[in-house]
This record gives sequence, structure tokens and C-alpha cells, in this order.
Amino acid sequence: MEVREVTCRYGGSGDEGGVTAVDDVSLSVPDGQFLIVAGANGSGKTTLVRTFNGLVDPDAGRVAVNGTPVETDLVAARTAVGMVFQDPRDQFVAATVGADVAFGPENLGLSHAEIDRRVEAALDAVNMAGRETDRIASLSGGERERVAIAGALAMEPDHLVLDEPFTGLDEPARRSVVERLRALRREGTGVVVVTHDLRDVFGVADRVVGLADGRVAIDAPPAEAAAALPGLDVRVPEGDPAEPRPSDG
Ligand SMILES: Nc1ncnc2c1ncn2[C@@H]1O[C@H](COP(=O)(O)OP(=O)(O)OP(=O)(O)O)[C@@H](O)[C@H]1O
Repeated sequence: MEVREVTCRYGGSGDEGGVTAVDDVSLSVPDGQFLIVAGANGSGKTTLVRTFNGLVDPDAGRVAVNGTPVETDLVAARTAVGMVFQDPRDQFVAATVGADVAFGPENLGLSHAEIDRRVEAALDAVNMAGRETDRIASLSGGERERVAIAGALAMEPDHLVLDEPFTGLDEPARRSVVERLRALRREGTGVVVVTHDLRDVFGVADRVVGLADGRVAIDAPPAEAAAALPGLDVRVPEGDPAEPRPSDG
């Protein structure tokens, strides 16, 4: 994914009382890289990642996925870039877990056998194996988050973008999701995680992009970024980030 000099505004220009959420950002996300987008509330993280598949249309600049500008082929961008939203309620389309996770693969026109394989693998990856017939309305917040992640995994996208994916997850679920993200990266899928809290993904990431007021304040490997990140008001792990945290038991 390539982001070139992208600016996104809400509500007109600054003079008109509008907000510049993303301000002249350039960023390359090579295939298979694991990137963290960090930064304080309102620094532009969500707006920036939503340009990756055309959910937000930049006011200036260009975004390309696999060499194709997003605005010229939205379907290609949305197939290549899977997105898990901050509030999973925004993305459910079916009443049951299995039907919801199957929805995307069905739209790709895959065979029943392939759809079943993907649904099973995706639910397994988020510790929800065998829960196909559960009603989404009956799930806890953490379970809903995991179903939303499974829905994106089942699309087997080239890049997976997750906006604050750990909110509301208990420790086993967080570990399961992080393990799956690690595996995806090993398999060559690009992973972008938007987060305030770097603890879970710090040891996995190749790179941390820190935003401040819509601009890239730092773009560096995790160890280097950690030194600069306190100024960005994000929580970073103490000690060796690759080591388990004390709370891991
Ligand atoms: N739909 C919208 N309409 C108007 N302003 C918006 C809208 N979405 C975001 N903004 C503003 O744009 C700026 C960047 O918001 P954005 O949600 O991209 O930041 P963020 O870093 O993801 O924040 P958070 O961590 O709180 O989710 C903020 O000032 C926010 O208030």
C-alpha cells in the first residue's frame, strides 16, 4: 500500500472551522509488513487507515494498493485490504456467526467447500470454533470483536487493517488474535494495527508509525519508536517487548 501526500479534512478548510484529520501524510506499507499506527486520541489514525480501501476519500494526495489507485478500482482495493472496524457493530450483516463470516467469501463467488473451509479456519483462529449457529445478538462484546476479525480473515486479504482490535478482549482472546496476526505476517499478509496500547503487538511489529495532529511524528522500528512515543501519549511495554508480561502468568 502506498500513501502519497494525503490530506483529509472534515467540514471544510480550517478557516471555515473544519478539521484537518490527516495532514500531508506519505507512507509505504510493503507486502507482508506488520505496521502499528499509534498516536493520541484524535491524531488521525482511523481516518488515515480508512483511506487504504476508499472508505475515506482524501481531499489531496493518492493512495494505491498493489499498484492500483484506490479511487480507480474500489472493488480491487476492498478485496485486497480487509478492514476490522473500531466498533464491530458497524460491520455485521447477518444474524448468526457462521452466516456473517461466510458473507464476504460468498460474495467472492467461491465454492461451498471453500467457503466452509474459510469460515472454519477463521473462527478457529479467533477461538470461536464451532460457534457458527450462535446468534450475534447473544454474544459478548469481546466475542463480537472476534467474529468481526474472523469475517475479515475469511476474505484472506493481501493486507489486514485492524482498528483498536484489542478493546474488550480478555487475555486468552488477545493472545489468540496476536498469534493469528503473527502467523498471517509469516504467511506474507500485510498487517496494520491501529492502537493506543502497543503491549500486545510491540514484539511482532516491523515498524511503528506515530501520528500527532494528523502528521507522521515518527516512522521507525519499534525499539527506536519507543524512545519517541511517550510524547505521543501511548502506552508502551516495559522491558523487553518480546518477553511475556508479568500478567501473562
Ligand atoms: N466524521 C467526522 N466528522 C468530523 N470530524 C471528524 C470525523 N471523524 C474524525 N473527525 C475528527 O478528525 C480528527 C481525527 O480523528 P480520527 O478518528 O481519525 O483520529 P484517531 O486518532 O483515530 O482517534 P481515536 O483514537 O479517538 O479513534 C479528530 O479531530 C476528529 O474529531
